[in-house]
Amino acid sequence: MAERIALFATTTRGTEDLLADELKELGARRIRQDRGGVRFMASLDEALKVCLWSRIAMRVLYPLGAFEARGAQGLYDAARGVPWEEHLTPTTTFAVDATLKDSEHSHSGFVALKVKDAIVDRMRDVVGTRPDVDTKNPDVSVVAHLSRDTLSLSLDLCGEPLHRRGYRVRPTVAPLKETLAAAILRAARYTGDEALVDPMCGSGTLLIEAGMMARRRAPGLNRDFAVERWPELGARAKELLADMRADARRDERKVEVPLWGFDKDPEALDAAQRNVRAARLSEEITLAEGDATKLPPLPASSGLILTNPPYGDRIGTGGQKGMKSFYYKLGESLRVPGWRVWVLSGNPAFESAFHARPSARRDLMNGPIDCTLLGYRPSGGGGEDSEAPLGASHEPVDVAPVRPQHEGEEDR
Ligand SMILES: C[S@@+](CC[C@H](N)C(=O)[O-])C[C@H]1O[C@@H](n2cnc3c(N)ncnc32)[C@H](O)[C@@H]1O
Repeated sequence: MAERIALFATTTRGTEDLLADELKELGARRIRQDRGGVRFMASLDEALKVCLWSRIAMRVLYPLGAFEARGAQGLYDAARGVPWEEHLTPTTTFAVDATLKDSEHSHSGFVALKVKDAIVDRMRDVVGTRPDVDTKNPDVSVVAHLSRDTLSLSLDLCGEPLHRRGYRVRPTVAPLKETLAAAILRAARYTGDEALVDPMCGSGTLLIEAGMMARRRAPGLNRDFAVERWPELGARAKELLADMRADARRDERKVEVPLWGFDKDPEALDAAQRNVRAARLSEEITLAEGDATKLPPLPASSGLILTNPPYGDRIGTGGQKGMKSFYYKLGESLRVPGWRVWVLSGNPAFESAFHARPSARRDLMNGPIDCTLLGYRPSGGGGEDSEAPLGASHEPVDVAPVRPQHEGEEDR
């Protein structure tokens, strides 16, 4: 790998600017936002730092090139033209992960198979033996993306996507991806130095990500990365990462702020408790059964209430009518003087029912669901102007109660 290489880190759509900021902090250069990711240049140790420390990136890819690939034969020929012998040996295992966009082929599995055949045939011709495929834990993960007739091929430095931090031992009905939770915290300007309450915490993702930020813990500390098994770079990468992990462990710090979570579902709470324990944050995070529409007194005079309420379609709550009434009650409960409120909502009814105007707004994708992240300034006396508008969002407006919507009232 050359001194400084071109890489592409992927992220959830709508969070590219947040990832770009984070990458800048991690030492990346020549950062360029793209759809669904960020291009940047980094040396090997900078790239490894991104793998270990990025909270937002899903994958870190080393692009090998983009090639014209018409039809099944074109696909095979394009993939066969790549010098795979520079990246694989007969004893390295590999796997191909493929995605498609506007393609004549209907199955990503077909694309993966063609690329895999091309790699095997080329290795047999050039090296004399073929490497084995291991779909579970390959040494080298090849990422293929076919958009119309263009095949992009990359190697994934991470292997398992970076949202796999290793703490999710028990999922719930609609958990946030760990990387998306971290992006939301960053959008809300959470730094780990402020009290945080998630009144509908589900499996605890927002709290755990906040806890890791507050401890200054590297999100990738308890996992390994595929690049450590790459034939040429693996030994050097392992050595560099061993030092980075030791430094990260040494530099963790005590959490000085309360992190509280509630959920009304005992099963969700049980999942959160198990995940929090797996993340070694039981001392830092307090969980209790509770109803978000009847919040108890909060543990500080100011802080951040951050939550991801049910959208209605994934968690049954009595249809749209019931949801509006629920959001209205939530709006009353979460307006705690001195506390700013940020909500990720996938239900457009949320904003009108919440009866306060947001000072910040961002559209983003939560998996396949179009969501909006809304930020509200603190209500009451402590109303410091802490929320500036986000990225491409609109001008800030003051939080002012708007006409409350009553149960069953339709949007006009
Ligand atoms: C979309 S999920 C939150 C997922 C969570 N962010 C995670 O990553 O796992 C919404 C959660 O709200 C909880 N919930 C619904 N109504 C509630 C209420 N009135 N009070 C407290 N929790 C509630 C549900 O039990 C569910 O766990």
